[in-house]
Amino acid sequence: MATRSSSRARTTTPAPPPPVTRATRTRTASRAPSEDPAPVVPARKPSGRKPLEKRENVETPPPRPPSKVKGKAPASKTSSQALNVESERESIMAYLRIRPRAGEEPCSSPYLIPISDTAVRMSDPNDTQNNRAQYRASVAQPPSVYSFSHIFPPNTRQQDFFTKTTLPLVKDLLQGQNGLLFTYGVTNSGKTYTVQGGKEPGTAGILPRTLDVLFNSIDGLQGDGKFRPVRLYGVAPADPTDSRPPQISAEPAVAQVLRSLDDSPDLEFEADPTVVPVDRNYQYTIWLSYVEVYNEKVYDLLASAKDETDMHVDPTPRAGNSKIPLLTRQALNLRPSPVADNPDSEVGGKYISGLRQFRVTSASQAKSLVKLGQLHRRVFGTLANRESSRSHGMVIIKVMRGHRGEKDDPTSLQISRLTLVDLAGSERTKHTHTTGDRLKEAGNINKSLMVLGQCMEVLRTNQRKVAMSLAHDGIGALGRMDTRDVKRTLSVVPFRHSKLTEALMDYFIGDGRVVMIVNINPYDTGYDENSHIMKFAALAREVYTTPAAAPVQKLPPNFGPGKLKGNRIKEPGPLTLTGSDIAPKMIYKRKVTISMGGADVGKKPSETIVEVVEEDEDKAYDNEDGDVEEPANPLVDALFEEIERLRVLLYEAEERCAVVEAETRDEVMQEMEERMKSMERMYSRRLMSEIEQNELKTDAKIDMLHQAGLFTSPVKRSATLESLSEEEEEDIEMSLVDDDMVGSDTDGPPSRSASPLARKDKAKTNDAFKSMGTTTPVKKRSLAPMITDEDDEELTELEDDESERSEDSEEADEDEDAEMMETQEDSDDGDYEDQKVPSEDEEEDWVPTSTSKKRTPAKSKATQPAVQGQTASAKKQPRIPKLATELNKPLDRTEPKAAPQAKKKPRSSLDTDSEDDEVPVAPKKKRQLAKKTIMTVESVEQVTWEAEKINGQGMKTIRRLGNY
Ligand SMILES: Nc1ncnc2c1ncn2[C@@H]1O[C@H](COP(=O)(O)OP(=O)(O)OP(=O)(O)O)[C@@H](O)[C@H]1O
Repeated sequence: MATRSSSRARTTTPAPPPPVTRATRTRTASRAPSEDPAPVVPARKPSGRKPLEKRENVETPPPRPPSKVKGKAPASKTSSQALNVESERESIMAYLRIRPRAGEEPCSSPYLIPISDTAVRMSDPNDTQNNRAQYRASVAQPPSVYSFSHIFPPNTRQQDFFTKTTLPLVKDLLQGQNGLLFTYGVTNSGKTYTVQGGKEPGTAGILPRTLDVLFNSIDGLQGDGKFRPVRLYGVAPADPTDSRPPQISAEPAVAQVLRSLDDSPDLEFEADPTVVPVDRNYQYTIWLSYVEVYNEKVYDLLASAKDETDMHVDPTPRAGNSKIPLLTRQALNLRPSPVADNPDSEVGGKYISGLRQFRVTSASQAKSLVKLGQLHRRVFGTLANRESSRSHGMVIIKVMRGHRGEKDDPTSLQISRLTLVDLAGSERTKHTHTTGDRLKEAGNINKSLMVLGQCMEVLRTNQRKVAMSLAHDGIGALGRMDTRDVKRTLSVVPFRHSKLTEALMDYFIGDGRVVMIVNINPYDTGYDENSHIMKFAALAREVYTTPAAAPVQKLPPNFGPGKLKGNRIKEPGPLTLTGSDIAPKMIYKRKVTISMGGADVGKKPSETIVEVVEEDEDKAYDNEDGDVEEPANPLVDALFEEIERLRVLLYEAEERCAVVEAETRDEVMQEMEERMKSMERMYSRRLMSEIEQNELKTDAKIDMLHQAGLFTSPVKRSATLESLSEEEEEDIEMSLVDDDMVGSDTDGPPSRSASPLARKDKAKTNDAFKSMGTTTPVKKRSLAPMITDEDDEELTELEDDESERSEDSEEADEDEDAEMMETQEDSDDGDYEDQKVPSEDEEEDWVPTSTSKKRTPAKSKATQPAVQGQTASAKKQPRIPKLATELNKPLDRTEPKAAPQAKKKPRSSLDTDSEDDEVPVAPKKKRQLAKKTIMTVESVEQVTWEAEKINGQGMKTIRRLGNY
């Protein structure tokens, strides 16, 4: 089936026939009505016969509609002929019939609205404003506009519909031209109503009206029936049984069933009175056949149903109640039409071999035959549930006409055909959850409809290629292509892929006019199916057929004893195996429950069960039409069968895949939605917990600041806060993190803590800091990052390195050290003097920051073993007491104001140490220490210093320093 996008893509090809896209279809819509109603009279083949009567009664042929193919002037005779053929082509007529609303339809408003006589707008009923909000904009389909040859609104009368759509075909038929009309639509869209009609008076469909018009028109011109039509175009001597209408059934049981099924009203009184003018120089005979294509098999609906209940040799084992009538029927073969029947045609169609056809002499006789065919269709199950036809019904009407002056000459006869097809509705397997036999039926219906669409698409593509080649009129690469070359590029139209298309192929590739009726129920729930059908109609309107007269017999038929024989002689070759030699004939058996009576027909409702046996086609070459065919190659046939089987499997698999895909998409969407929701919940929980943690931290921070006395009074607080830089605030936050880390360290395995202080007992530290009158966390935070395990390791390494250094390098290092110290002191901005000197109680815990760091490597530099041992023991022992001891030594701290002198103080202090220990300061150690966040520590020490000052501790220290 062509998609809209594919048809759009194709329309870019500069083919001579104007490409019909959806947009152009809408534009051309207004022109269509003027083109459609005028019937086209086929080109008559010249006849040398003299007219017996004046032709006044013959309808004046209307002017041929303007050519839809605009070719250039022919360059040669061949191309001129080709262009003439091209110019006689016309597109398939597509009519839309909208069904009126019945009470049961769920939709309140139709999703299809006619916007003119030829255009209709279709919008998805699911695509409401509400839905649009739910889904992405790209998913929402815009309303589609489709155009048709004509659109019939719901209130159209059957008579008007017939006159506009079918009457031109009836006229063609009587003038020797073939025609095909088929109805296409989903189940319950009104196809059967259109073809057969309703039960109320005046609602007869196009089939009974066609029969009425035919017999009205040939009244007094009926032939004597010496000859009968065979195959597509052949002629054979008549058989006495041809004009003997079939009995309803020879078997009483079956006849009873069939008669009780006959609940259709007698519509004789409402015969269509239309008469079309015909050429009265001819005499006419009318023949009728009725076929159904069910489950990819062709069955004759006018072959009498045989009851094999009492047969001695029952071909099929009977189970259960043997009194159930057993009906059998056999599928018919489709065979290629012999070339001799239509030698002028390059392409031959296929005919249904063994199909019975009856000569009908009146409309009522023809209607009763149709009724019998309907009964057979019901009794064999394809109309058993009365709700839906599950087979394609084809009524074939043949008109054989011969010149009255040469009525005994079979070579003067011309046979034209009109086939009216009531296609089965496309079943919605997904919606109805069909299984078993119903699923198979639905699959076959959909398959044949799909193949019909594929054939249309390939035909359109091929026709465009041919038209393009004809449009080129030049030399060389751009010149006109040779016809043979063009033919080689054409694709094979897949008529063989379905029995339906195989039976109808000659209408598409031969001469004839095709009319398509699209039935639609705009209140139906199957929007998707209906939109597919609309696309199919759009595609069909781009396919061209060639209306021309059916051939007149030219060669005298080869009459055999009682039967017409073809021009070929049967020559069985070495490989002439019959089909049954390759594969045994298949027999299908099923039970059918037939409902009869009911309130609508005024009879008591009842049910009958029949057993139906369907046999495969007989592969024998000879048939009752007297046709002798070339022996088929059984291997080729078997391969084709296999291809068909695989194709059906593929189709079923694709259908299943489509269903699975749709379901998977739904599931994935739901899962995604759930995941998104759970993620949303998780993130909101996480956000809330983070907010809570932040609040707790803030509270803790405030508590600590309270403990530190920073919030004791507004004055103090402001003074303290002013002194806190932004960086310091960050440090305070970091201290909280450090707190956590220190706390967690205590739970872990014994290892070196992050700082010397961290190894200390927390309580003890707190006590010490409390006694210092400052905040524990501030001290911890300020000290913890200063000396870490890494520092220790580095220091140890450096000690080893330094011990190996030469005297010269020591001097150089000293200089460098001094420089570094100065730099450091400068960067400290004289805060070194502000370092708090611990009280005596605090001495043990107090670790001066930069001083302690500087002093440790100084010790390691001691050249005397005693000093080395001391350094080693210092590494093992907690460093703090030692450092605190050293801190107890008088520091030259006076006032913070004495910044210039204070710059030298660390040096002097170190000098003092170095004097004691005689160890120079390791420059690398200092460099390493300089990398640490001394600024932060110093700043916090400054805060501490200020806090002490505020708390009076500073005064105490100052006093003590004053004593020194
Ligand atoms: N134009 C119409 N006017 C009045 N009633 C209609 C019309 N078209 C269809 N109906 C009614 O709608 C119902 C279904 O129509 P119909 O049986 O023709 O559908 P269908 O397409 O042939 O279905 P299926 O494919 O299943 O055979 C019938 O009762 C028929 O009488």
